[in-house]
Amino acid sequence: MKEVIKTYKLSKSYKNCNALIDVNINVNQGDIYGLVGNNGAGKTTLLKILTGQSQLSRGSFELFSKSSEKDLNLVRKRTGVIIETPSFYPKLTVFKNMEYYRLQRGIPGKEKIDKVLKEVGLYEAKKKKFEDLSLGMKQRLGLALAMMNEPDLLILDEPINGLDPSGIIEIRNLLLKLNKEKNITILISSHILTELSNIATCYGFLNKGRLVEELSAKDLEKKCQSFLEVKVTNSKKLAALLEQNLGYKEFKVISEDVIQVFDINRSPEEISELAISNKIGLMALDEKSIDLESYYMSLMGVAENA
Ligand SMILES: Nc1ncnc2c1ncn2[C@@H]1O[C@H](COP(=O)(O)OP(=O)(O)OP(=O)(O)O)[C@@H](O)[C@H]1O
Repeated sequence: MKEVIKTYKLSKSYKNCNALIDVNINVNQGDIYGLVGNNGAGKTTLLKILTGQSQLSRGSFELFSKSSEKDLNLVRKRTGVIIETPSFYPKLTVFKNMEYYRLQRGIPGKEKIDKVLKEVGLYEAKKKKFEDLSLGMKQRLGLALAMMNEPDLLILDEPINGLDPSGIIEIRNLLLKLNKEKNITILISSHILTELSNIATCYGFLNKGRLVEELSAKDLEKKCQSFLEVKVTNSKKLAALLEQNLGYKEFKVISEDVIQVFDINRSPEEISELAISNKIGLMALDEKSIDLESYYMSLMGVAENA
């Protein structure tokens, strides 16, 4: 798998705060990587360093396996960025705004504008003034701008922020399309995990400048699924029996008296019979689950107390 972004103990200190502390993230080709963290967690700082808008204090990073300043400048040409909302001219049309930026950035080929407006679904609105667009359309115009240099990587800082539910769906679908059809790798930040949960293929959780967890969407889903929590007098003995007698594979011994069972085919009756017939005292058996937001809160809470 090709690595697109890799950071090594990336750190950034300002006068009065450490915005990033030893951050190691790994983004591979084709990923939609959700960078999630509360306000002030360090998301924008990280994205600004990757895009060359800010300098790191310690550590290093690679973009498309390149790390020298000269190479980074070259590979950044393959990157589309939205960090602060680009300032468009309210009285100019969608097309004219795009043309202004195309010329300013020295991108050849006027026909690129129509192409990219079609890709983000704004072609029909190309004669509309910017001030008459919905917020979702304005965000899509920002994306069109980021797409103008036909990037392999998009770096987007909170592009969903402030959108209404239908605007969120529009942007999500668009990002999914760009990722699937054009194989564009996407690094996208948000302070709301559930906003990314329908599109991200992997996540990095930032809290107070530290990466507290990096995991795939599949692993996050597993962590958030429902499970049976069994309280018994001897959890290790029950664990061995679950495996040998019932063929369960997905369980976790939490402590001397607690096991969590994740197997899809788990049966509370089967487990209680197994415990009783093997003289293991059964104290409790509860179906539990954790949703995405609770998982996120627990992750942030754990990190806060660390
Ligand atoms: N130019 C700066 N000078 C001093 N401190 C800064 C500067 N930029 C950011 N910070 C601090 O660095 C920390 C991380 O900020 P950053 O903007 O990266 O967080 P964020 O996760 O993007 O938050 P938000 O979601 O609010 O944008 C914060 O404590 C912030 O106050």
